[in-house]
Amino acid sequence: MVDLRSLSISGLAFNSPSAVYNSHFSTGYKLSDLDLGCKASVFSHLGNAQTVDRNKPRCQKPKLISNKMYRKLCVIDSEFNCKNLGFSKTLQSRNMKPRSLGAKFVDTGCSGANLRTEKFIVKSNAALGVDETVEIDGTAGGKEKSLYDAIVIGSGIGGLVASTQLAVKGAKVLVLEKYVIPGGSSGYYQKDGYTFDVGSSVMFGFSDKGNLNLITQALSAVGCEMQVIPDPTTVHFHLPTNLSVRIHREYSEFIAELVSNFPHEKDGILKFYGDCWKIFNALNSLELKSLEEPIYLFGQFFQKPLACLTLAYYLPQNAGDLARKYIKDPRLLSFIDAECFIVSTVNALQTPMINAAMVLCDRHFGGINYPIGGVGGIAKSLARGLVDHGSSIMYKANVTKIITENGKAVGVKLSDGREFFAKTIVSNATRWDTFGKLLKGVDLPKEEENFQKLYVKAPSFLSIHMGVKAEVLPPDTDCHHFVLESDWRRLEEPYGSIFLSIPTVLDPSLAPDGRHILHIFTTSSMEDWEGLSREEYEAKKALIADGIITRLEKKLFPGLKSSIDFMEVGTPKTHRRFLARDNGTYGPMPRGTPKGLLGMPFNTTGIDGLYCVGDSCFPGQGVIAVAFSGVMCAHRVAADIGLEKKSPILDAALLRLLGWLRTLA
Ligand SMILES: NC(=O)c1ccc[n+]([C@@H]2O[C@H](COP(=O)([O-])OP(=O)(O)OC[C@H]3O[C@@H](n4cnc5c(N)ncnc54)[C@H](O)[C@@H]3O)[C@@H](O)[C@H]2O)c1
Ligand SMILES: CC(C)=CCC/C(C)=C/C=C/C(C)=C/C=C/C(C)=C/C=C/C=C(C)/C=C/C=C(C)/C=C/C=C(\C)CCC=C(C)C
Repeated sequence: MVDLRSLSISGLAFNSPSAVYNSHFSTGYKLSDLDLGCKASVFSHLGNAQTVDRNKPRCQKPKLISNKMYRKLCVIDSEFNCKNLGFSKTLQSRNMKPRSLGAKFVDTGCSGANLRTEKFIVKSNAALGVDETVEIDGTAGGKEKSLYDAIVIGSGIGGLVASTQLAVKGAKVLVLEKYVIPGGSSGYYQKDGYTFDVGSSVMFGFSDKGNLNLITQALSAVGCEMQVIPDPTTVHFHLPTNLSVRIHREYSEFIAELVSNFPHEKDGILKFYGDCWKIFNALNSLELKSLEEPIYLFGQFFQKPLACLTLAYYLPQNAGDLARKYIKDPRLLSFIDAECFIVSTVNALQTPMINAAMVLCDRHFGGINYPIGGVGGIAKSLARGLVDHGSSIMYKANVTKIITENGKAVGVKLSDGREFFAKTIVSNATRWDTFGKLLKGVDLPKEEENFQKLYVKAPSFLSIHMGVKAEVLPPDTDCHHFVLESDWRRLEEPYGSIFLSIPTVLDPSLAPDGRHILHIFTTSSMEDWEGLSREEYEAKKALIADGIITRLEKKLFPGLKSSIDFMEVGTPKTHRRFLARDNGTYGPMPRGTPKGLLGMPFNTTGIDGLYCVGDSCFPGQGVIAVAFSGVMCAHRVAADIGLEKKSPILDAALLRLLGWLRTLA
């Protein structure tokens, strides 16, 4: 085994997602897992895919399947052998798996103007179905003036939504992804028969109702729909003084449970969550597009003045202040802190009210729904949809530089030297990575300085991906848990609170027979992991993981340790490396008390032609939040390249106004 941690990660490429996470999580890097040659792979492409049967259904109609119905389907699948919790593995996909990813592509060439491709090898290599990889045997190099309408750096959900929305509007887009599959934090990896979600398994915005189901809408824009399983309980909170609250899908059930714990605060509870609904209903009544595009924004104010004024009123407010207006009980206020913490990594006083309202209501309105086959399927479907709409995505394509000419972003350079050019560049890397690493020799624009004054990098995570014997879970175990046993003050401390997802409670196909997945995570900072020898690093991982598992064993699952079948531990270093996020950060968090969302930058930047998308843009962290930033970004870019209506005079006025508003934050 060679320790490669000292090597620069720039240009590293991996053979499969299973090799990847695994290689870092458990034993350090294996030489065999790395492809230092750094060829690019293209998930292709451009409408000349001869073997694709376009009539073949790729995805199922989105369907909310009840657990009861799901079990029934399990039974009628002969490969099912329901045990333990009534579920079993594989679900060999006949009934349930999204069928969107099966067709093979053979490209005869690549019409992406700047790719010189001598030879394509069709390669079927990925277990979950990103199996249409076409490798470029690339002597492609050199500098060619292309002409993509947009190059998108990174295929996180933010980047994928921006690129697919642009493709649907008729733009030719090239997505460049450093890793071997799409999705970033919303990707997956597979090991020993388990399919793990890299990040959260709680999907907001993924229902079939209203205007805020942005994930569903993003998929359907490119002709994709996924089957989902409704989660009856968004989160089960296990809090100090044995406060146990389950967030039932049914709003009235949740309120009843909360009121039963705090009967003296019934009125305050109804008022606080009532304000959340006012905001949610206002949001839900709008067509969501770029708030930086004046024709749309003024149009919405004209059509829905009340909704827009409601949102404008709450925009600079934080959830904690509103909670304190209605609620006095410190324990209940701490509960609201925990409610906010799980979506913003900060307490309620620092959580923008609009964001809190969005998640505190969507879980009851559309409900939380889990995509069958795992969260990774969302990104794969979007990537497929992108390709189906004539654009391209290239993996193992590590952008190391954004090229500027006369102060305008015009292209990008990869770690292997190749350069690609486009009318616009969209970065799905964090703003810290974009301005700190990719824009070389360019002064930090004033707007970015302001952003960095207002927002710091949130800590990263320590994550434990585990496979356990199913018997260790009591019957009716919920899918998601949040555990803070004894001291509210530890809520925001590193390793203080524990997040736990057990997606196999909803979708048993993610684990082998008789097994469940436990994905445990807790905040952890990079500083904790630096300067360690390899042995020290491994020992520290084992020690901290053991402490966390012991806590879960005591609080929730006696016998947990002896039931472990598989375990890998990831640290902030893992997140930095595989998600390409500075310090492995979870996203931005306010340095002090923010003025709600007022200080959050949108998608345009101080560099002409350069846009940002993802969680360091309005409205911040969260898969649905970055999906919204993708929708906004695509709209603004489309207007700037002439695919949507635009008024240069109004643009200048609005952008100045928004810039000024941000200075008030
Ligand atoms: N960080 C986590 O652990 C985590 C976990 C679960 C969910 N999430 C959610 O996902 C959100 C993030 O989504 P997002 O869309 O902003 O981004 P993301 O971080 O998920 O994805 C960014 C993608 O860009 C790629 N990339 C970055 N720099 C690159 C470069 N120089 N060249 C090529 N590719 C590059 C990365 O490999 C990654 O695939 C978070 O806010 C969070 O809510 C995060
Ligand atoms: C233009 C101006 C200045 C004013 C005009 C007024 C106006 C029209 C304003 C409009 C505002 C709009 C449209 C705002 C829209 C905001 C949206 C859509 C916000 C969405 C926010 C979504 C968030 C914050 C989602 C967060 C989800 C997260 C982070 C989920 C994480 C989950 C976990 C980590 C899982 C927890 C897991 C366990 C196991 C417990």
